[in-house]
Amino acid sequence: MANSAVKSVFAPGLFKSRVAIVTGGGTGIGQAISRELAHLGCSVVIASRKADRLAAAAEKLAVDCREGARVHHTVCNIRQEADVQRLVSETLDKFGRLDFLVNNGGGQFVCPASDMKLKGWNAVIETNLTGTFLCIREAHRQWMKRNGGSIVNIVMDAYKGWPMFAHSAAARSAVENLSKTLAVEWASDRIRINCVAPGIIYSETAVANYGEQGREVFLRSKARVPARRFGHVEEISAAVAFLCSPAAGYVTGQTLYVDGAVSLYRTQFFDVPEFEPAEGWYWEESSKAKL
Ligand SMILES: CCCCC/C=C/C(=O)SCCNC(=O)CCNC(=O)[C@H](O)C(C)(C)COP(=O)(O)OP(=O)(O)OC[C@H]1O[C@@H](n2cnc3c(N)ncnc32)[C@H](O)[C@@H]1OP(=O)(O)O
Ligand SMILES: NC(=O)C1=CN([C@@H]2O[C@H](COP(=O)(O)OP(=O)(O)OC[C@H]3O[C@@H](n4cnc5c(N)ncnc54)[C@H](OP(=O)(O)O)[C@@H]3O)[C@@H](O)[C@H]2O)C=CC1
Repeated sequence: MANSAVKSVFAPGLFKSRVAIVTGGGTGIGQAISRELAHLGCSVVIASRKADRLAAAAEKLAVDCREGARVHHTVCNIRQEADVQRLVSETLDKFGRLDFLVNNGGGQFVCPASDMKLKGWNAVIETNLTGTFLCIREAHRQWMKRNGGSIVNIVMDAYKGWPMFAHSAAARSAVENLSKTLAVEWASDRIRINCVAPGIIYSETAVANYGEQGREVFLRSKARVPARRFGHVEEISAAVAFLCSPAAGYVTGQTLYVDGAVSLYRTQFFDVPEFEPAEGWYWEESSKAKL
């Protein structure tokens, strides 16, 4: 077996005999999560729409497997209920259990809200909210209700909204709220559910998703990050490994921001254009702002 490049800070064998599903596990952040989990002994099922990318990633991932861990890849569009049902049943047939579900598959396109077509809105809501819900529900129905588990949802920093990403910001906030609900509703099933909100994380596929604007938009956003750099995919996978680990055994219903403090700083990647402000409400001319 060739040498794995993974350098996890977590103890070797931490996830020995454990099994994870990572949606979108063939690229970017999802691939890093899959590799770190496999390196820690976890058997991993990666699932997304594009078979070729998945197969290539699974081959690379096999090198990272440790202590009996195995890797499996399967095509799954998380927007399709039947696909998701099969993803979970196939995982159980193959590996006999399901300890971790990482809902990482997702994304969006840049678009002003008023230009957005219903089809585009629905595509993003169905991917990021409904797809995540279907994966969570199916993991619960088929395994976690009786056996417990840890669920991690990759969201984005949508607390203050995100102009040009109205669809995705709405969907991600809904996922955070869903996670809080289920942390309570399923606590007695011994299920923990948390979110990780990445800041601006560099990967080739993430940049490519925005076409010709991608490089420029990413570069422009760097100036708004207090840490003055992009995050690395490994910095997200480490957060996910922590949330799956026993060290996070009392952490549930939370969102962990891994973002170089961007969520505390210039959180809007959008400048309000110049315009003639409204008069506002006042009783007397003397109360009108003079400055
Ligand atoms: C900018 C700084 C960002 C920093 C933070 C980074 C955040 C990240 O999340 S990076 C990760 C990026 N990766 C992805 O987004 C990957 C997944 N994305 C997708 O698969 C698509 O973007 C998707 C969510 C729209 C789903 O794709 P799909 O189901 O294949 O949908 P279609 O391509 O067929 O499009 C359906 C519909 O959506 C509208 N639409 C799509 N692209 C655009 C666009 N660029 N502008 C405006 N509208 C768009 C459109 O209505 C499409 O239908 P048609 O009208 O029939 O084309
Ligand atoms: N990079 C960043 O700065 C940030 C990323 N995020 C989020 O992190 C996650 C990973 O993004 P990142 O790795 O950067 O970008 P990628 O574009 O590399 O990852 C997106 C992944 O989602 C999969 N995916 C998309 N739609 C579906 C679907 N319907 N069914 C199954 N899988 C799907 C894609 O695979 P396929 O095309 O094969 O289906 C792909 O593997 C995404 O949810 C993203 O929005 C959040 C904040 C910031």
